[in-house]
Amino acid sequence: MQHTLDQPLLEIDHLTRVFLSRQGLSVTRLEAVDDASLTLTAGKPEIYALAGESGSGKTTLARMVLGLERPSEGTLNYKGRSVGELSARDKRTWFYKEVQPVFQDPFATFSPMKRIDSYLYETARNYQVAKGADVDKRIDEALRVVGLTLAEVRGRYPNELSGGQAQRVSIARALITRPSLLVADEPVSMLDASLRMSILNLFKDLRDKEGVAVLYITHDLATAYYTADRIGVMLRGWIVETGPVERVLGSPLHPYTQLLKSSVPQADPDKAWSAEPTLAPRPVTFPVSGGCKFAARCPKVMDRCRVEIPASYEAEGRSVKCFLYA
Ligand SMILES: Nc1ncnc2c1ncn2[C@@H]1O[C@H](COP(=O)(O)OP(=O)(O)OP(=O)(O)O)[C@@H](O)[C@H]1O
Repeated sequence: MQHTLDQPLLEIDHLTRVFLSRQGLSVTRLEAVDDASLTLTAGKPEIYALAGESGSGKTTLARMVLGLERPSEGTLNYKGRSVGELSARDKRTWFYKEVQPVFQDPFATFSPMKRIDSYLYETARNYQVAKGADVDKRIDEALRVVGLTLAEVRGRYPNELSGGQAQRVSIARALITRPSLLVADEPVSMLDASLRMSILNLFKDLRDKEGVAVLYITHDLATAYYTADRIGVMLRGWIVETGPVERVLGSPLHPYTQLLKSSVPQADPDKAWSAEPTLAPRPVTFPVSGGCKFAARCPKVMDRCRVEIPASYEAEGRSVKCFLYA
């Protein structure tokens, strides 16, 4: 495919996804993702964490990146091509090899009635990654990247594996096509705290040794801090603050990120594991106004915040959607 290194791997520009729901005679409009922008460069693979409370739009954004949901507005390009406009054939022969999902619960991904290696063979067959004996070789290679082998996994059923092993197999399945981008939606939230680190370290290895970029979707700031190079903090569809994770979580600028950080014991994974840190509880009410979505809860709210939508401003090495930095 025509792709040059100076072209971004993933380019999301003012992306919006609207859901309309009918209640009686009225139709309500929900911007699950609202004017969100982020870019992953092609030259240097990175782990980008998309963090936010439940309902903030993380999964909807991930589903659009995976081509499973169509954007309502804005641009979503992968290696310079609009994902929404790819033909079914282009998706099958190119896009789905390049961009692979990793799901939250490996035991929900794999049927208990099917041998777990059958999923690996199915992926190898669907994407025609190899022929004959090379199929086993390719599957074994992918399993070795995650610390397993085909000999260990062959013939086994999901319930014969631990949660950590099952998630490794699910990551190996994603690697069979040699993707450039993994979209991992809460990939460690079902695992015991002790296993989380090993899977998160695996993502770092994939970035460093295999050149795979990862879009890491999480509600957990401590694992985002531990794993990611950059982070985007989502609030009701907006990305309110984005930049290097040490800056954004080390010294947050957006009042919402500041609130989130204060609700986490400390953004130090070694100390925070037992505390199971999560983001602040979902607000009970969140009045909709024409202005900033955080205005009703913001301790630094100004008059204009209630009527105008802030742009994203560059400040201290990150981008912040807040008038304080205009
Ligand atoms: N198909 C749909 N139809 C209508 N509304 C939807 C649909 N999918 C998502 N939503 C709504 O969009 C908003 C964002 O949902 P989304 O699942 O993207 O959030 P999230 O941050 O991933 O949350 P969670 O962590 O709970 O999965 C929610 O209010 C959700 O109810």
